[in-house]
Amino acid sequence: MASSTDPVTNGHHSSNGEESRPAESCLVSPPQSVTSPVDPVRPAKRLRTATECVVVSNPSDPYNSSSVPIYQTATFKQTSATDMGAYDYTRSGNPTRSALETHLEKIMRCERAFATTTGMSALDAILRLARAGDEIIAGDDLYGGTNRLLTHIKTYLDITVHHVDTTNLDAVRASLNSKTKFVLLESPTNPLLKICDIPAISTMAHAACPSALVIVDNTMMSPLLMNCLELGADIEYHSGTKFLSGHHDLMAGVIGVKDAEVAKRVFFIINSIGCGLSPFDSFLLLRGMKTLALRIERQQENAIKVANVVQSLGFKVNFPSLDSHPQKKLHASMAKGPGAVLSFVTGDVDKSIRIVEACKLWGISVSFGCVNSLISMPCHMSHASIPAHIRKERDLPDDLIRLCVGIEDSEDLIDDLVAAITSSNVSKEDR
Ligand SMILES: Cc1ncc(COP(=O)(O)O)c(C=O)c1O
Ligand SMILES: N[C@@H](CCSC[C@H](N)C(=O)O)C(=O)O
Repeated sequence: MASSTDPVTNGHHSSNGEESRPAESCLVSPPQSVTSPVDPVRPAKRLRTATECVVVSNPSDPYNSSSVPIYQTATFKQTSATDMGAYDYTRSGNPTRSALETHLEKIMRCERAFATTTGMSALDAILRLARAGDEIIAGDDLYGGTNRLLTHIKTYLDITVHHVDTTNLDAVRASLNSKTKFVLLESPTNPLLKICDIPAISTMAHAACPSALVIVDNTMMSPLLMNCLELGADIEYHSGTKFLSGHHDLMAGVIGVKDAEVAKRVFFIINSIGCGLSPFDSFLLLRGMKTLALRIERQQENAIKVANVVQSLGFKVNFPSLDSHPQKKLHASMAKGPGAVLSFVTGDVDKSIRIVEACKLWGISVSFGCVNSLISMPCHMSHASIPAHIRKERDLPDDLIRLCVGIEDSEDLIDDLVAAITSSNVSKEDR
């Protein structure tokens, strides 16, 4: 068992919580277990991500359980007063969460992965790597909650945040300097589905400031469609509430880190603030991820059909598989598909409201990535926390409708949407 006096080499954490890698403990497969002799279930060759999602390694389970058990415990008994063992307290580490994190490391192909309570707490933990005087470059089209957290940081901490059009390399270049700590990207962006050149921005950022970290919110793509670390980013994170879990029955965040030293600091922060994912939610997320490939395949196929139909009705549709998308080629060079979220404008806020409210199958709801199809108006819902004048400055249209496509039969989805669009041509008074 690990000794608390030698935490870095043996144990999962010291009393000041500096290191987290558990030694060979129950449920935690050793790194690179693909080739490990201790895990006879796993073949030696590198597997494709869709296969990795299903193969959850659990080599040390005493009963060979097929699914990872839920260690629903806050504390772990120690064998002595001075030896913490692999786990002592669930905030610092828990075997169910470790199994999930080990699984995520394979899927995200990163040095270390962490699971947190929400996507926002994942971003919060990452942003705490910054210190007073640092600068952050972020997009001007980004999730409303991300904008809110960045606004808090720039208002109350001595950290400068530049919101720029991250699809424009010159705009990013102009903001880079020796104080740049993070370049924070979404690609595709939420909700306008704009695309950033992750490799070019990573190269530029590292050249301008070698200690700068490029962070990508990869929630829209999931690790199945895009690997941001392989594209040059340093940290990739997700709202696990979305595609990764897929059923809107849990909240989670996921962080994948490229560099071991940065990962140590991220673990320190997660342990210090206590935002690690609970054992039960870790179990649910592990279960949801097994069907990630199937879900994405079907959701994306449906989304492509829906995008084509909405465009054929004369609307301006934002979706990176469409020929009309200005960065279609760039997106295809980075990702394996367009995903399952699209947005379109109608030219009239009231008409948009009528469409949304006339849908019967598409649920009016925030969030995306769920097996059920959802429809929303970002300016009134997910992005309502961005002040109206800033939304206007950033060209976020009030009449924008966002569609998050699920796994239903595409014909039912299209029938429902087309009926809602047709009925929207009649104003409420004339009905
Ligand atoms: C792109 C994106 N990133 C991060 C988040 C935050 O995730 P969570 O709601 O799990 O905190 C959301 C939505 O909430 C999102 O849409
Ligand atoms: N009231 C919430 C809204 C959450 S939006 C969830 C999701 N990211 C989306 O884009 O739909 C808030 O203010 O955070």
